Amino acid sequence: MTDRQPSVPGVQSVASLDETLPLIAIVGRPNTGKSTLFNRLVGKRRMITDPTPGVTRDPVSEHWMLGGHSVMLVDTGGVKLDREGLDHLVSEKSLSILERAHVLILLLECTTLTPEDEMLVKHLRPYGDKTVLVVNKVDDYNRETLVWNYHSLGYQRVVGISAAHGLGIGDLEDTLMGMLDLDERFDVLPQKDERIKLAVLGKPNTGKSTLTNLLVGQEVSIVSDIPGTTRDVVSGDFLYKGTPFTILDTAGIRRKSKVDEDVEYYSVNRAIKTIDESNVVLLMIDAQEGIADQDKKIAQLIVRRGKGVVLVLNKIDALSGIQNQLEAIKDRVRFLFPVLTFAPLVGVSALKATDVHILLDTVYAVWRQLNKRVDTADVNNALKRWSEAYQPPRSSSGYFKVYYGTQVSVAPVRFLFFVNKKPGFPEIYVQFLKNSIRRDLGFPSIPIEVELRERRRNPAGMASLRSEGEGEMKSSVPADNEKPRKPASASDTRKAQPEGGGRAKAAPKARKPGNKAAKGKADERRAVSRKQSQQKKGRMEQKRAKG
Ligand SMILES: Nc1nc2c(ncn2[C@@H]2O[C@H](COP(=O)(O)OP(=O)(O)OP(=O)(O)O)[C@@H](O)[C@H]2O)c(=O)[nH]1
Ligand SMILES: Nc1nc2c(ncn2[C@@H]2O[C@H](COP(=O)(O)OP(=O)(O)OP(=O)(O)O)[C@@H](O)[C@H]2O)c(=O)[nH]1
Repeated sequence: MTDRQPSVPGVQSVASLDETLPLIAIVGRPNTGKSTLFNRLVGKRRMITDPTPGVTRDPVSEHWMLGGHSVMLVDTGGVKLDREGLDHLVSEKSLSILERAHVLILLLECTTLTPEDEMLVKHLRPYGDKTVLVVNKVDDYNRETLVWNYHSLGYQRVVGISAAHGLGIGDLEDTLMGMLDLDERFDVLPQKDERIKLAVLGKPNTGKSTLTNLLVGQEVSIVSDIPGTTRDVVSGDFLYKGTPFTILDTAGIRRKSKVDEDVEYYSVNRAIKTIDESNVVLLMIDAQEGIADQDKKIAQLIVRRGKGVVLVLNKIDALSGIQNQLEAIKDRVRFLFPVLTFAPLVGVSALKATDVHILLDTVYAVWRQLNKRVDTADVNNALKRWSEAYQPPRSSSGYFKVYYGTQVSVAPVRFLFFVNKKPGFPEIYVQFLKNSIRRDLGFPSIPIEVELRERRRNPAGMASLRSEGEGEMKSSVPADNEKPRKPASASDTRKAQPEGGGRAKAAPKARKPGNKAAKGKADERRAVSRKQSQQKKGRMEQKRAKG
């Protein structure tokens, strides 16, 4: 347990989700074009609640994608000046926005600078560092020179635009991105109201509470020394590089007895619940103690549920020759827990906040993989390569075949493969598919689930897969009891059967009842061709007789 303040680069503590996005506020006296600029930026018309110029409006806000990053844009609307004094110039709501905004767009008109504007400029002086002065209504070249007059107001950033005609908007966006340091933020954020949920599991005293408190910036986790104490999972929120995280700490939940060292050290049910509520699990290991056998149980629970897992080797500050030890522990993990070979391992010191940002970058990368989708066409192109490189082993009843694959879910990442025979399908080949998916399709660090489904004669699922353009895969896979062969040639592909399975065989089609019309036509065609060849034969005989 520690009372140190957060000192992980990129980590911010948060009180509510509203605070998670960068906030840009447009401020200006009435009629400068705030609504026009707001609509231009967010790309839609919004309702103007009071069309009378100068009437105080409530602030309006919208999500806006700025250079691929989600930000919040606010038209303060409510900044109204009167001549009485500066203190009551701004409504309460607007004042709080001015305080909270990461960037202020102070909007003026290029043609007129009124005393009201000057008062506003003076009032916003304390926010100078986060303000960009935007001079609006620069509709043509002649008006561009007017912008220079505004440099005398002392702002470091001055941009001329025409909100009505969309001029200078690119320059404004570049300026805003620079001011917000957006390149330091993650590109893809969880959906609105969604967070990356981290569960921290591990033996007592590995430092789970220390890490949780470090990230959340306050003591949310209390270590209880009372034997037999079982507490609920505690949680806290924080932001890392602009992305909201929730951390669930299971500290102390499995300490049934401090006296008995052998007692099972976690409540499996509680652990399962916490794992289920999370996207990524941190499995904490005390670097001085190494891995405990029981970590294996929890690892299996995590993998079985398709969650991301990062192994955290804590207390590296207490190690000497860290790198060597990290490598030794990695080797040991791979040896003892083959189920976790894909899981990243990060060494940190929760106490000293060392390399915790690397841990969070790793968590984010794992989360991205958990939410990644691969096109069915890409799966099947890869499957073609894999089956060329390594065919499923033969069994007594013939060769196993994999026809098609498709990704059926994210988080957990699950793939479905259609095979000719499911019973006895070699586990080693399923493992091969999992490893190949990880290696070639961009999921190097997460568990992959593979489901096999036996192909029926005309399964609806197959039809829909084929309609997505995967018809080619079928010709690369050998038919039942057929020897493995080279990849299909173009002519093989043309011969492919509609069933989508093995190579086309010229097997006669079973005649179906109700096919009489087709049969009649075929008979007719045969009769015509017989007649034609008889006529030809006759003509030949006549020629010969003449000759
Ligand atoms: N010529 C020109 N007119 C503009 C431009 N941008 C806005 N306007 C006009 O300026 C007037 C005021 O625009 P609004 O966007 O309603 O201004 P506002 O600051 O939201 O005004 P309030 O709602 O009173 O606070 C409208 O008639 C707009 O058409 C511009 O770039 N060029
Ligand atoms: N040297 C060192 N000590 C640490 C580090 N992290 C935690 N500790 C110490 O390890 C002890 C246990 O830390 P906690 O955070 O309470 O561990 P926990 O896993 O939450 O423990 P339980 O609540 O019992 O499950 C405390 O004395 C911490 O100060 C670290 O990075 N380095």
